[in-house]
This record gives sequence, C-alpha cells and structure tokens, in this order.
Amino acid sequence: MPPPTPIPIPLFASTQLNLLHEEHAAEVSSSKLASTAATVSPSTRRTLQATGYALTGLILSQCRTGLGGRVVGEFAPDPAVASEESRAADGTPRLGSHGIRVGDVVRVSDVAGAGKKVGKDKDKEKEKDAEKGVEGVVTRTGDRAVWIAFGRQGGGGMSKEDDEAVEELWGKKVWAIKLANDVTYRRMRQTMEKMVKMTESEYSHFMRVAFGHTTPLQLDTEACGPVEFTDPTLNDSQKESIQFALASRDIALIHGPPGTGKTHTLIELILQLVQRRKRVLVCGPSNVSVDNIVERLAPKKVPVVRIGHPARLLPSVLEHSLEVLTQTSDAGGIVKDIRKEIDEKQASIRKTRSGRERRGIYDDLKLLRKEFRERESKCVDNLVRESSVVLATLHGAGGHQLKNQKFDVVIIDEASQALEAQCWIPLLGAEKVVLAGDHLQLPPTVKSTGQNSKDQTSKGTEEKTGNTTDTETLKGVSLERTLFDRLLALHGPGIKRMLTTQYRMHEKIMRFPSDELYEGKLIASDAVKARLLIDLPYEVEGTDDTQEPLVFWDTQGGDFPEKAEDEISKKGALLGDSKSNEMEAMVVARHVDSLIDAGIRPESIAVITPYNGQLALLSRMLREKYPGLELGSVDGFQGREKEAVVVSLVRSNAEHEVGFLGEKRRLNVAMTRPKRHLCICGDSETISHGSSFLKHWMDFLEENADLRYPDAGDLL
Ligand SMILES: Nc1ncnc2c1ncn2[C@@H]1O[C@H](COP(=O)(O)OP(=O)(O)OP(=O)(O)O)[C@@H](O)[C@H]1O
Repeated sequence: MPPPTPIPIPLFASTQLNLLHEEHAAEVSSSKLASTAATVSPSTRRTLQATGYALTGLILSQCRTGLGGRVVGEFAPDPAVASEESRAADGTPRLGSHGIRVGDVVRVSDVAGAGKKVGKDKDKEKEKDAEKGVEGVVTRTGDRAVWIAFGRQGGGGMSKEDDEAVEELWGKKVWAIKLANDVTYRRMRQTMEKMVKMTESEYSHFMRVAFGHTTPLQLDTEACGPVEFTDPTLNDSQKESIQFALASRDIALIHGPPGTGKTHTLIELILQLVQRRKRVLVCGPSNVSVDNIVERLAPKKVPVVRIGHPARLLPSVLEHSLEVLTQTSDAGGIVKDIRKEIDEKQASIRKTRSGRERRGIYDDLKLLRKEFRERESKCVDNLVRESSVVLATLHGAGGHQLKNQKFDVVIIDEASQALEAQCWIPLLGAEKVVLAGDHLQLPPTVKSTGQNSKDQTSKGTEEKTGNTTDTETLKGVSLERTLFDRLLALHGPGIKRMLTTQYRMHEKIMRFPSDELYEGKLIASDAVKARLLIDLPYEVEGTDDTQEPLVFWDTQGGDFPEKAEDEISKKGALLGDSKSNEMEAMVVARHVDSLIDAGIRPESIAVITPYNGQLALLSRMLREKYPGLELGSVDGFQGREKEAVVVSLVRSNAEHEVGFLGEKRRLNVAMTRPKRHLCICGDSETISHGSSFLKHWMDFLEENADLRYPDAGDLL
C-alpha cells in the first residue's frame, strides 16, 4: 500500500460545512416543515393541522416536572372552541385526527400573541417571545391531550428562558407546530467548525490516521492478552474480528455483510473491553441502532447508561436511560426532594391571585430550578462516570452530558449508514475507534447534489493556495462518502476484518452477492443454507414456489413496458418523476397470490421495489387484499429481512435505460433481504445492458434461478 496522501483537516471540515449547509437547505425545503412558527393565519394553522404538521385550538391544562427536570405540559383541546362533533360522549373535547407523533420536535406558541398592537417596549419583547413560543418534544399523545416535554434537547432540564416561556402559556389559546429537527445538523456543524479551527498540535493520533497524516500503528496482540470468549457460539470470523479490534491501537473496521451477525460480534467485543477495564462509548446513527445494542447488552449485567431523550427510546431500554436513572438510582436521591418542591411551588402559582405574590413564587422557582440543574448535573456526571459502557446516537454524543468524559474506545455501529461529519461528533476526542458496517450496502440518504459547494470549495481553495492540489486531495469527498469508505480507501484492507458466515439466506440466494461483491467469501451457516418455504414451522403446501429459493420472472420481449409517473406526495405536491410498470406489477401480484395460496402467511412476505411510482401501484393492488403483507422501497428495507421477498425491478424500455438500478449497493440490499425465497421480476433485455454487474446478474439468474416467462395475454 503506497503511503496515503494527507488531507488538510481544515479544508476537509470546511468542505463538509458547505455540503452540510446545502443538504440542510434541501431537507428543509423538501420536507416543507415550517422552520419558524411565527405569525400565521388561523386558516394556515388549520391547513397545517389537516396535513399533519400542527395541532391547533389547544390550552395548557396541566404541568409537572418530568424526566430530567423538564416541565411536561399537558395540552388539551380548548373547550371554548371545540365543536360538538369533536366531543366524546361525556362532553370532553377530543383532539381529532392529527399527525403529531411521539418524539416529534414541536413549537408551542400563543395564537393571539401574533400581530397584536402593544405599547411599552418591555411588553413588545414579551409579545415577541409569546409569538416565538417554546420548543419541546412530544412524549405522549392521546385522544384528549398531547404531552410535551420542554427543555434542552439531549437532557439537562430547563433553562431559565424555557421556564418563563412555558409559564407564559398558561391561560392562552395555543397551537403546536412540528419543526424540522435540526439538532443533528447543529451538532455536525459545531464539530466541523471546531475542526476548522484546531491547530496541528491539537490533532489526536486517531485524527492524523483518519486524514492520512500518518499510518495506523502495528497491532498490539500482547497487550490484549489471550481472549476467553464469553459466547461459545461465535464463529471463527467473528472471533478473529474481535481479536483484531482488541489488538488494534487506533482503528479497526468490522465489515459485516448482510446477516453475518455484526451486532452479535460487537456485543462480545464490548464485554471483552469491559473485562479489560476499558471505558467504551457506543454510538449509532439512529436511536433504533443504539437501542438494539442496549437491549442485547443489558442482560449481560454490565453497567450501561443510555443517553437520549426518553421519548425517543424503546420502552425496553428506558430503565437504562440516563434521565430515568437520575430519578431511580441512589445517586438520583439528591434531586428528588427538590423536584417535589418545584412541583408544589408551580401548583401554587395558579392559586395565587395577587401579582406580587405570584412574582415572589416565580423568583423562588427560578432559584429552585437553578439548584435543581446544579444537583442534577452532578448526579448525571456521577452516573456517566461510573458506567463502563455509555451509549448514545452519534449526535447525542455531542450533548453536555459527555462534555468532559474520556473513553478508551469509541465504537460506531452501522457506520456505513452515517454521514462522516456525524461520526466526528464522538470521534474528535477518541483514541481508538472501531467502526462496524457494510460499505457495499446503501450509504445514508443525501438529498442535495453537492454541486454548489464543490464549485465553491474549488474556487476558494484555488484563491487561497494558488493551485488546485488541495482540491485534488479532496476528490471524492461528498456527503455520501462515508468515513468507513474513506478509511478503507486511505489505508487499504489491512485495517478491516470481514465477517463471513451469514445466518439469513438460503445458499442459492447468497451465491450471487457473495461472488460479485464479497469476493466469494460468504458461507451460509448450516442452519440456513438449505431452508425452504416448505420448511416453515406452519403448514405450507409443496409447490414450485415453496420448494424453490430463487425464481426469475423475465418480462423481456417488450410486452411489459415501463411508464413515467409523476410522484405525488401525501399532501398532493409534485415530488418529481418516478417509474412504474403495470404489467410487471400484475406478475408480482400473481406471484404473491400463489405464495399465499400455498399457505405462506402474508406477514412472511415483503414486496419491494426501487421506484415509488411502482410502490404506489403495487400498494393499490395488494394493500387491502393482504393487510399483513409488507410493501416498501428497497432503500427503506435496508436492515430488514423476510422469509420471502418479491422484487419488482420496473425498468423495461427500448433505450435500455436502467436509472438507479445502476447502483449495485441498492441491488445488493434488494437481493439480500430474503431468508428462504427470492423472486425477481424484471426485463432481462433492458437490465443486462445497464452495467457489467447487471449483465452478470441476469446471466446468473438465467442459469441458476427457476426461470419463468409471463404471458402478457394471460394477465389481462
Ligand atoms: N455465531 C452465531 N451463531 C449463530 N447465530 C448467529 C451467530 N452470529 C449471529 N447469529 C444470528 O444471526 C442473525 C443476525 O445477527 P445480528 O442481528 O447480530 O446481525 P446484525 O449485524 O445486527 O444484522 P445484519 O447482519 O443484518 O446487519 C441473528 O439472528 C443472530 O442470532
């Protein structure tokens, strides 16, 4: 491996900043979420409610101190404006249908505050605040109320400003609007800004490795000692990956192709690190990816703390949540009394008529909350310090709870699905890093093209340096290029170990992705290699489908043409164009019918397609008929599996255009979801012209699949 070309860290970080800026703008505009909830008319508010973005006509009906010292407000429909139809039998107003969900970030503001004429400057300020409202996270939704927790994102209780803003809501008619959650962006931006400013002497060894200023250190096999695995079922490639990660001194990549037990391996690695008295920070790009690890680690009796807003955590991991521990653990005792006092004071405000008395209580409340925050932060600090394993999402790791915490190892699961800037949130202070992922499946979804920032960066660089060398070194830096990918390209396969036994697919389903993408190294475990639908643990008839793992319905011949379709969002907005193929959809539907006729439960089957136009069509044909059947996009199905998967490839045209079927990582995801049965529907003539990968795939299917040719006349 030739020495890597070093990448200047400030240049990398400023390019990322530009790319992130563009991406955020693209995301906000495509999601159409209002980023400011300032003055909007009643009719706009009603439209926003009808389209699932807001809840109007609310009043604050109750407040209590909730998790992490946040104020949790209960918002009920205003009885004064609730219509007769919207009331329950006992006359209580109901919320009606709305699209506000648990975990959503919302802003609650006063509807009347907007546009009022006010006299004094101080009042004007207050009025402005009321318009601006206060941000919170939805913790519960019910028929008669929604509950919203106010306070800093990432925990730590209420700030003084939040306190006042919530108090301002009492007695007002308010509304709540869903906001784009930009904590992740903020944290990525802050991290990149920090990187831009860092001086050479501040770079950690890991940073210098990650940007090619130096090469990874030799493995330290002696220091990691002999490994006694706690899990006797680990296979050799899993054991080797764990040993490698233990011996590495700076960077180790664990490459986990589909179904190879990546998480299984990480659990053992974490246990081994804890045995060696190492402190470990474990992160993932999503709450689910992190909770998945907490769930599997918790029974092992290792002290773990999960950082993150309790509203977004799985109920099964709540007892390990930092905010819950702050209340339930012994360490939490120091904040309990004060919380009670705050609640009592708060309740007394509403009973007090005199303005002077109210202000007095208000002042007391401020002091109490300050005390609460101080005690809580001490308690949080102790809890985190005492835990060998701390878990958070990548952006959650940028919260105040981990500010002064040092970890021996940072592990990132699903690293190939995270933006690189996101990974750097926990990595800036890291000494040793383990990344687990599969760069041959889809990277994180990116909406922007990155073109503007590329142009800006090259211009800026040329102006600054007078040449384009730096721009050259940044070639290939885009948001879609993950840290996992980049490190592999920079330092070569020596920094990675691959898991090779897969526990999902029948051998015949695995063969093509293994040979084409994983150097033929995948092995199907004995338990799965010959499993067929007919072997399912419920009654299944023996048919051509239930005894065959791989079926190819080849629609070649021109009778199954694709169609361009406008892609319409739920709100009726034009999203762009997509493709559909009605005749092919009929082939898919027939295949699903015959699987179900043979006794396969709809819940065991998924139908997936890369095109939203086709997904809409298939949904119309199949959703009502088989409610348990799963219908989805290929991208959305990454990380999932089903007993039987039917893939509709859609493209069929005389020009042999294949669009984004040309992305082999997407096809890899599509073909590696099933356990026992994969059925591909597509036009081999069109598809085989798309790329050499697609040509090999079509050849493979022709030779190895149960090949069938649908008759267009039969279908009509
Ligand atoms: N050594 C093993 N022996 C038996 N079963 C295993 C082993 N390792 C993993 N598995 C099984 O393989 C399946 C996938 O494992 P796991 O959920 O850890 O993988 P993952 O990495 O999270 O998922 P994916 O591979 O899809 O990314 C699980 O059902 C798990 O029990």
